[in-house]
Amino acid sequence: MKRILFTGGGTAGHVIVNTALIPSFREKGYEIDYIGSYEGIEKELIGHMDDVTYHGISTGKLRRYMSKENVKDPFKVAKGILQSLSIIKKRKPGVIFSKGGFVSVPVVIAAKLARVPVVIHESDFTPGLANKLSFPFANRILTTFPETTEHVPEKKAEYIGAVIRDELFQGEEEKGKEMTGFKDGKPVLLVMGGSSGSENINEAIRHNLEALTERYNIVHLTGKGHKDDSYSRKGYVQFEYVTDELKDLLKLADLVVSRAGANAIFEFVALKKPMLLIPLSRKVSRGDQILNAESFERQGFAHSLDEEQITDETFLQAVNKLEEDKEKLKENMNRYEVQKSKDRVIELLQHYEKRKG
Ligand SMILES: CC(=O)N[C@H]1[C@@H](OP(=O)(O)OP(=O)(O)OC[C@H]2O[C@@H](n3ccc(=O)[nH]c3=O)[C@H](O)[C@@H]2O)O[C@H](CO)[C@@H](O)[C@@H]1O
Repeated sequence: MKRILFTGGGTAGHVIVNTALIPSFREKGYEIDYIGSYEGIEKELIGHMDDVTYHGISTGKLRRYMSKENVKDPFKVAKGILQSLSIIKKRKPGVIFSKGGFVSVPVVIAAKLARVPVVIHESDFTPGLANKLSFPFANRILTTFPETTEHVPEKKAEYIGAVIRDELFQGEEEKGKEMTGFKDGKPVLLVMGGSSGSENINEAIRHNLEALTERYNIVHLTGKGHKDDSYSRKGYVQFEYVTDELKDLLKLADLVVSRAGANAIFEFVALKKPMLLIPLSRKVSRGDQILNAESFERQGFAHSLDEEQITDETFLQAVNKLEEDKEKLKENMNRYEVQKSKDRVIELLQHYEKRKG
């Protein structure tokens, strides 16, 4: 029996690529294991899959700031390594695929100790901390952006592009209409603040709801715990987080306002959705979304708006400018080819699996 183990978590960005690959390995008859945290979003997105054995492990958090918790973390990570080692020895995967996030670090270290080959995929422009810590233990490191290979050990690096779920291309507009009740033909604006929602984007939308709903119908993905029914009105529909329904909502959408998380923006470009990107600022992140947004703007796929520049006026102007320029942006996006990235990952995983032992 062929066996593969996936890991990755913390935010959906570190899980979604795994959900894009799992169906292919399922079809090929693999036994599939997943190592994630006890309670993270990965448990929610993967834990219910009947044919994937989910294993929760203890995880630390890679904080960049001082906290009392930092002292406990090495012990949690050490426990996570021992737990992962025991799972790997018991389940005997032929190869491991890691999508990053702090939960993946102990898994990748345990894989090295157990001599199981590891392939990592990095979605962002510059590698995240968890992946950077994992690089020495990996056999191959795949990147979404060509420029990222410069930040990765040369012999292990390969640019393959974004891995996108096939199902996203199968959306039905009618189902989107049924879910939202939007039937008056106004352009539909889909708002996504990353997988966890964005308070600043939520605020910008809600503060300008009256002006926006005059021109647009709005589907707002608010993030868990951020739906607020007091804003309910005609032309404004909120969901906290959608899974299978996302494809239909995207099919319905004419325009997108979004954070600039790496997975989301490549989905939008693959589906040719004109987008206004509001990247997460350097104050609360390493600034990677700013690089993502700049890269997309340079290629003519997106407009972007600096979070610190948001006022009611600049926000409304930016949304209306997006609507004005939508045909041009779509034309530019036609140049983008959805690469055969998924096939390449599968090919590589099978290659490393064969080299085992
Ligand atoms: C705050 C934070 O740390 N953000 C990072 C995180 O973003 P985040 O976890 O938000 O990840 P992305 O924006 O890359 O992807 C979000 C994914 O969630 C999906 N989705 C979203 C909402 C919803 O209701 N349903 C749904 O399925 C999107 O389709 C997409 O596939 O990981 C990304 C990839 O490493 C990074 O680029 C981001 O900087």
